[in-house]
Amino acid sequence: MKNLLSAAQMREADAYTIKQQAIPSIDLMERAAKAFVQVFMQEVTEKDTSIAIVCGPGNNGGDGLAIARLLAHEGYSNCEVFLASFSAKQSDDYLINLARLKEAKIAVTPLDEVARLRKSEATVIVDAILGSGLNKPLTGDFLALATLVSELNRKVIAVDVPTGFYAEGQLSHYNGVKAELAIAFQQPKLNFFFPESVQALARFKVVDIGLDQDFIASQSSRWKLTEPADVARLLVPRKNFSHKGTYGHALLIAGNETTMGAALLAARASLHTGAGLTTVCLPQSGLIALNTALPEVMALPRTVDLSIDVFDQFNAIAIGPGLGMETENERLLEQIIGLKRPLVIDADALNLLAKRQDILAELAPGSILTPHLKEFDRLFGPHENWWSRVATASEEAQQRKIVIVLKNQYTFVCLPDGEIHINPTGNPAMASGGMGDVLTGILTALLAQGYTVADAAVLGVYLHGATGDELAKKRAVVSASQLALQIPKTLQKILKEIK
Ligand SMILES: NC(=O)C1=CN([C@@H]2O[C@H](COP(=O)(O)OP(=O)(O)OC[C@H]3O[C@@H](n4cnc5c(N)ncnc54)[C@H](OP(=O)(O)O)[C@@H]3O)[C@@H](O)[C@H]2O)[C@@H](O)CC1
Ligand SMILES: Nc1ncnc2c1ncn2[C@@H]1O[C@H](COP(=O)(O)OP(=O)(O)O)[C@@H](O)[C@H]1O
Repeated sequence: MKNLLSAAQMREADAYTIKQQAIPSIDLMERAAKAFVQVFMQEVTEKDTSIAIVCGPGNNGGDGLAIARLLAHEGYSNCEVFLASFSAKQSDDYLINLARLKEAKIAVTPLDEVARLRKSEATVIVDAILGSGLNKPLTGDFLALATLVSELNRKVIAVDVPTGFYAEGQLSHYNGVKAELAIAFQQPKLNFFFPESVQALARFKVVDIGLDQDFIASQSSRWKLTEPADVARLLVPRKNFSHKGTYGHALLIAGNETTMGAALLAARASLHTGAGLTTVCLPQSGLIALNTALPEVMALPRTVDLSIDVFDQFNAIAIGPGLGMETENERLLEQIIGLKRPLVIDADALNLLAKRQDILAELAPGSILTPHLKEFDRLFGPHENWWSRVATASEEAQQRKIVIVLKNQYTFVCLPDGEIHINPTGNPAMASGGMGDVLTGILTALLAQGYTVADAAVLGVYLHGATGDELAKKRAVVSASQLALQIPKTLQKILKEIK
């Protein structure tokens, strides 16, 4: 898994690499500019595209100047370079690259007035005004320029980060450049994974600029990005001579009169994620649907005289999808939490816990909560932004010794040891009802098979998103049923990669 570093740690990685590899900073800048240009050429394929490269006074601007020279070298014949030289202080590497540009006889236009940019007919703007050196809010000429770049409504490609975008920390009242794409150096910025980043960029790509990997891995950071190699390492292939008993028995306490589908979806996901046996504890009225739709799955009718002793036989228990908020379900939840066993808690079970904080306090360590934004805020109070929501999730996970899977496009898996694993898979085609029920089924099946709680959470969330990504290659909308059916193919794909 990738150790995601803060901007300050990245500066240290930068300095360490310069020293360790005996590479001057100007050469590192050249590497960064070359890596940017490689991706830029895939994005802007027509060499006669009219391009404006707007460069600030620091190293981000220095990158911009190097990019202008390299684009000219690649045959991009219609580039204009604008210098946003509002500040007297220019970085050394900026000045070297300015001299190199002049040597290459490429003209530059100082933006003594921001409005000069308005006359440019460029269809693509490269934003190299300010990068990760941003250390105060945009004001004055920088703000006017950032506003103009966004208002011109061209395709904006930002170098490293859009001007005005903080790599980490709360993203409130964003007033910087709105980019279509940010081509970031070495690692994605933490804030790319937060929904508020939508104000600043539509998408991002990351290019490797060869910073010292060992140094990056050795830095202490609670932020991790799950990578395909992690999943391949975690996933255990099925064994010779194994049988259904080898892969555990998953129980899903789910479904109600009008939300029986949630139980079926979770059960379908558990079945296809490989639980040896799956049982659904559902109202009697759901039996025909279950037996018809999923003949492999067993039923435990949820009647008033259901004895709590029966739960002993299951290796993993989830409660919540489509459960309903009735008093008898609240009572059942209380009884199950009273067993002091780790549980997967989703949907209505989370909503019941929101009003019964006394039972929430009794939740066994090693449990997994899977809230979406609203469920999370009902449980732990309202949050004004995602940065503070994730901070609360991590604190709660540590204090309660549980895992909190805070769901979104990029789901945050908060572990009891304080690590926060960001999941990179998943896409908007998956934004439809029942998707969370499928995730609950996946997690429960992995726990039943013996994965540790942390591994099940990281692996399950990744699998869910990766399956959605595969399906989204051929369809604009992915349904929860389709996703559940497709899980074995994702598993197979990962297992093939291990061989
Ligand atoms: N390893 C890497 O990641 C590599 C990074 N590289 C590149 O370096 C970039 C970072 O460059 P950088 O440190 O020179 O800062 P940059 O963003 O150009 O800003 C310049 C100066 O502006 C100032 N300033 C700040 N906020 C301001 C504001 N609101 N309004 C006005 N001024 C403001 C502030 O100076 P101050 O005012 O504090 O003196 C700041 O120092 C990075 O994004 C990437 O493109 C690659 O070349 C190589 C490898
Ligand atoms: N835009 C998106 N990108 C990636 N994943 C998404 C997106 N929208 C929803 N999902 C995923 O789908 C699931 C939705 O969960 P939830 O809201 O609980 O669904 P439901 O209650 O309908 O079952 C989460 O795992 C979430 O990460």
